[in-house]
Amino acid sequence: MGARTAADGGVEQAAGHVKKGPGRRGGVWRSAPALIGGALVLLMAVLAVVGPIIWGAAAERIDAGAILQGASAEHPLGTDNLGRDLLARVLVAGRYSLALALLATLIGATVGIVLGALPSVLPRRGARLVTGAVNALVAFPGLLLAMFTAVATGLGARGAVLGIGVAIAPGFARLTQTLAASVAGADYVAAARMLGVPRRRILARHILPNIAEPLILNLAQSLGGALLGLAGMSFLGLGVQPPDFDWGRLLFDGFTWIYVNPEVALGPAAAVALAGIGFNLLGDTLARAASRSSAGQRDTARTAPPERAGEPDPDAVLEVHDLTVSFPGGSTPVRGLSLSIAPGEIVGLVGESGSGKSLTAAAIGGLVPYPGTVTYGRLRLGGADVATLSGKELGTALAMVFQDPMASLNPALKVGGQLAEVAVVHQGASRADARRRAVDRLGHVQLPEPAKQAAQHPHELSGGMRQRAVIAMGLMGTPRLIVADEPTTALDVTVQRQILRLLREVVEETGAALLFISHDIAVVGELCDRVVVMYAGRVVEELPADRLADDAAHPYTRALVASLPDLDTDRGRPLAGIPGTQPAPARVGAGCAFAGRCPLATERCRSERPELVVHGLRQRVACWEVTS
Ligand SMILES: Nc1ncnc2c1ncn2[C@@H]1O[C@H](COP(=O)(O)OP(=O)(O)OP(=O)(O)O)[C@@H](O)[C@H]1O
Repeated sequence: MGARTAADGGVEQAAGHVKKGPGRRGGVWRSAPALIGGALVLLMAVLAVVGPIIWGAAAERIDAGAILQGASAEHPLGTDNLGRDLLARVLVAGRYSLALALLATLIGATVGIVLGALPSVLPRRGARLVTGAVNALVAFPGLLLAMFTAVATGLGARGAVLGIGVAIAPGFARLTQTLAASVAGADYVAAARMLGVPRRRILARHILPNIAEPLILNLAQSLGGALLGLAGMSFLGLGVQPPDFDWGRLLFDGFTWIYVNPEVALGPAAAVALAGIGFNLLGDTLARAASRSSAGQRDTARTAPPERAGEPDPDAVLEVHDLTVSFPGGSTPVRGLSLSIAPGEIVGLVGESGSGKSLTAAAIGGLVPYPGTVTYGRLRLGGADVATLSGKELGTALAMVFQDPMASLNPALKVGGQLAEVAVVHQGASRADARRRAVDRLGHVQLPEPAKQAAQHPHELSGGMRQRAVIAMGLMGTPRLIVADEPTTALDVTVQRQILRLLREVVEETGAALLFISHDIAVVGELCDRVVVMYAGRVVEELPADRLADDAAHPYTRALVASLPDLDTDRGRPLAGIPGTQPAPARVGAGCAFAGRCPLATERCRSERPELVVHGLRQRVACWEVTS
């Protein structure tokens, strides 16, 4: 997870999603550019199908008595040097022009995607070579590249199509490289690499499916460019050759007589312009619709009607019921998670890496990255459905503190300025008041000489000071809930202790609740009032933190507790570990996800999933062996 605070752009982003309703998404397709683009492309498609059938004969009919005539009722766009009707020829040329553009786009896209994907599968040296070549090609003017290729491969339609394909390819390659690089950083790709999955398979299964959508969108936009490029090539005499003709060729033929009969150039020029505009408008609309729908996937979840399973708890600060986060390809890292936190309560969410803790936090803050989908029965902050909260309300009520404080702060801005911005944006405070509050908040988190630190850039502060500044940023509002996702992992042990103490003090002073996410059960046991244990996307146990050592009931919780050293631990022996690994989010079966590693597992555990049920006082457990 990237590190950011709810007070910064992350919340603005989340807020944007809340505001965009399904009605507005439909609006993209009802906008004037979408309607015009759609109508033009539809017209071109119909023309391509019926044009040659209806006007084919008229376009070829030679009339020695009507050579080079101007516009008339019989020939609205005039005639050419063989007396052929130019309007008919323009209408017939649509099919050839569009077919060539489609072919050139497909060639460009295929070559570009292969070039863009190669660095992901090649050894480092080869990858560098391909990337360098793509960079050089991107810097080269497209039309020149097309002309060189066309001349080298032979004049005519084939050369022009190859030329335009080659000119389009570097753009696709660059886009593929950029998209692949962003996906390559995802945890699931890292996990696949660590498991030794071959590079080609990672590319085909993990990378390409996740970048397909923007590539397809680029395809639609490139079609308009290819059409214009091909017309340009034919106009220069490098493209389609007689007796074939496309719109560019008609322009080329008409150009000689343009000073005598200007209308001879009008028809093909208008056709090229209208088709180009149509494809570009449609491509833009598709891109806008896709970006809305990616936000909308989260909207859908956020606006889902509350499922009335169990009554809402009016006293809870945070209520999560049946939260699910999934990604395309059948990966569901969070599965039906329920959790509630009372005011002033510190709840620890613990579990080993990959159990879905960070995604749970991200879902609460509306920060699940695209293309993740979040659904829930209930997700309420301070009694209100988060979907109904404005960006300002969410940013004020929720503070998020992430692992890396450096990534939460903009390195180019002074610390005080960043904090002040939160008050200006969220509370409408004046600059002077916001700065005063920023210094006050920095003092509140015990940053020495807060006025001086406010004037520093983040890199001038130590790691611990930066994390204090991030917590102070969360306190610029009046948070009812602080979500801290591994806030001390990047800090040394002494500073860790200070930050944990600070978080507890902040909770005591402000009455805010704290959801503290960690894989360290020792820290959680020490800091928290209650512990929620996650395994493979589900809560498997919930119990008071002070009962962890004695009352932990789920075999997984017990194994986590047993792995902690205590005073009696024999230091000469390795720490007790939990054999095996957690199943990947896409591979969780029907039964208990822990069954494969559980010493107590029975056939029932492997086939039937135990629900989280009340067990003893203030404890809930999901385990057949414990509860039946
Ligand atoms: N953007 C994403 N796309 C697809 N899968 C993802 C994405 N982000 C996380 N996951 C997968 O979801 C699972 C849970 O991830 P999450 O980051 O919530 O785990 P975690 O419990 O916080 O682990 P850690 O302690 O290592 O941060 C992991 O298997 C991860 O690979």
